[in-house]
Amino acid sequence: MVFSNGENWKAMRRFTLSTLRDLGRKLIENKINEESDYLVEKIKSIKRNPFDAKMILNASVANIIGAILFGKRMDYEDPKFIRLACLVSDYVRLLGSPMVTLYNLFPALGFLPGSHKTVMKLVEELYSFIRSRAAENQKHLDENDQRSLIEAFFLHQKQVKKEGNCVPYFHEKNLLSLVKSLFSAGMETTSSTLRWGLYFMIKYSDIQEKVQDEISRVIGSAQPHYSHRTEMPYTNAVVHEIQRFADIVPLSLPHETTCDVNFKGYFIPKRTLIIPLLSSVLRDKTQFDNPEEFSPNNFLDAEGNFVKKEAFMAFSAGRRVCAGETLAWMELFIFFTSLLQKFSFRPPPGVTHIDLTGVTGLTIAPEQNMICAFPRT
Ligand code: HEM
Repeated sequence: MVFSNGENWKAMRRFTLSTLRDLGRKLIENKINEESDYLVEKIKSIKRNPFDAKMILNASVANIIGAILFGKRMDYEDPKFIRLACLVSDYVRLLGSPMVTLYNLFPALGFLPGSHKTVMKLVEELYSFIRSRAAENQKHLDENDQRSLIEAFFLHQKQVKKEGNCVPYFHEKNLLSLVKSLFSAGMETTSSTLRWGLYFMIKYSDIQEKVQDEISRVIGSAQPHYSHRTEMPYTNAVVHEIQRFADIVPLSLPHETTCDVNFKGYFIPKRTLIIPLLSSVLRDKTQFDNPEEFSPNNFLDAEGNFVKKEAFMAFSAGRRVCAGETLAWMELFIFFTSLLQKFSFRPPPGVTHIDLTGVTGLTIAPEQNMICAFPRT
């Protein structure tokens, strides 16, 4: 869906949004809660030793989108799952590489060596994983108990055929491409944002403490729920600020005008490539008091109430706005509050500096840092 357009894009987007709606917010929230328990246990088992949060967070987030797509979570230690998370992460990183960009602009250069060839190999491996999962889902297809997006796809296919119509968009090629798009768009973005969040909390330990105070006051030791955010203006502001400041998709995705456009005195012909600069709004000094600083006050008024900002466009805007925005918000809020409820995050002993350099791919992920998690009593 991510790189398609026209009627094919419409059919796949409509299907995705309605399937996510049918699975239900409550069920998805339960999966996130269940996964955050696994995540907490995994971090506890590291026993205050330094660790790299990348693989662990990738696995937790991959398990949410994986459960939605395939119907079940996978074990963190399962070698197939570890390979899947690594290959999606490499795929998203390489999609933003100069050679892949060059190849997309000039496909005739495809014969040259470079990362575009690696991307194609990764896609083939991902497709073969999806094919084997789809075959399992097809074996257990039950009209009355639809447990995953893949099953919903097959049931839709069956229904349309039964009605005697042809199925122009619900074929294997689209299934593979849709599942690949959702898995990669759904894993790397949310996992990198959470990692940025932990690093910012380590760097700004006073902000970490304020979030923990609010968690203790509002949630105590109970299970965090997405609905808690309305009573937690400070934490809500911090989660927004993490996204604004990390700015993980600064160029959004490329768009194209479908007709001639006159915009603010400029003529833009039909079929012009448009690259929306989300950074330009996320760092706009007319919209945020401290755009160049990490400051939750960018989303708080003088009384400490949460303030929604129109310029907050981390998920882009318009008809192609992120299709996973609601899911991402639930994941970010629940994982973040669950982690800070149970742990205080600090740099390893003797380390004073946390590297906040971004690594450029299709998204901006943080540089890898070792961190320590101390259980809160
Ligand atoms: C912090 C997390 C996330 C951020 C910051 C983010 C951001 C974005 C952005 C900027 C776009 C481009 C929109 C455009 O073209 O104008 C996008 C598209 C998309 N995102 Fe997300 N995303 C996140 C999480 C997710 C998740 C969890 C999913 C999983 C379902 C997802 C699925 C998609 C899809 C399918 C598209 C393409 C939509 C279309 O072209 O119609 N995203 N996202």
